[in-house]
Amino acid sequence: MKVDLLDTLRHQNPIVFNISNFVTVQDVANGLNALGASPIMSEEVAEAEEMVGLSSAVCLNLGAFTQTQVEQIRKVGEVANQQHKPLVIDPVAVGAVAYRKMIANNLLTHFHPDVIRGNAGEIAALADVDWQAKGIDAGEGTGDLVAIAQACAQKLKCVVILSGPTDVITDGTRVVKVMNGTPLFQVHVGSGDMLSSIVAAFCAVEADYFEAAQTACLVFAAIGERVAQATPNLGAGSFSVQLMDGLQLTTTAQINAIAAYQ
Ligand SMILES: Nc1ncnc2c1ncn2[C@@H]1O[C@H](COP(=O)(O)OP(=O)(O)OP(=O)(O)O)[C@@H](O)[C@H]1O
Ligand SMILES: Cc1ncsc1CCO
Ligand SMILES: [Mg+2]
Repeated sequence: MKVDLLDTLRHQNPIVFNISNFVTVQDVANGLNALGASPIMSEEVAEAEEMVGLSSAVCLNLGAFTQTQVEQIRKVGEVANQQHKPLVIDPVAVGAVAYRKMIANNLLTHFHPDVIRGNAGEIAALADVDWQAKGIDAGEGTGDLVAIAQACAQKLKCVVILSGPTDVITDGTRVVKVMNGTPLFQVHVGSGDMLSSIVAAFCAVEADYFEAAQTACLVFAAIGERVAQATPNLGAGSFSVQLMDGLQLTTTAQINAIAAYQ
């Protein structure tokens, strides 16, 4: 695990271009900025080529789109592939809404993502595995999470992160699990969106996207865990504020001290 990539990220301050959703866009921008990357957002298809051109990685969040925005997402994904910029997809709620799954599958015929980051309900849907997703949340299922993540990675030929109490990161063959975290992530809408954009930031500084993805998961989950441990009875509001502080102030040494992965 290359935890030192966090220092590289903070040194390089890579520009990460995000198509976010209107619910969590500020969390995503501030989370990236606090960690040490440089966020930029856009809703205009006409500037797709320039936006991708100035960025070192792209994160496309499928959280809440209009048909016009789907056109923009498709264009940006195509341009990211053409310009060989790392591309991360967050397939929000594709396990709960058939229309979203149809749109996501269609988009994936137009461009190739380097990493897909979703919860169990989302990754199971993309892998065509039976699962009861609940809105934007993972929901319930009985399948083997490692097998589901591997099936999704093999089908879509990319790195897959299946996040949750344990994050599963796989390239279809190799598997790493990150056990750090805190249940407080679940009471803050946007934790997953922040993680996806942070994965893109690590892909900007590490060309091995399997390495970048697992480091991003460890850094984000460990920072959340430290924040939760630092204050007893922490609630949802204070957690989100302290998470921003943690993203800015936590050192690689502090992350290494609690890192739990295999
Ligand atoms: N019960 C838990 N215990 C520890 N960590 C958790 C738990 N649930 C989620 N996490 C962590 O929360 C972060 C976000 O992952 P999650 O799977 O909740 O995303 P998501 O469902 O897409 O969230 P969002 O609702 O924000 O879109 C990850 O770093 C993950 O490790
Ligand atoms: C609540 C919600 N609805 C659409 S996107 C979103 C934020 C989680 O991605
Ligand atoms: Mg999500």
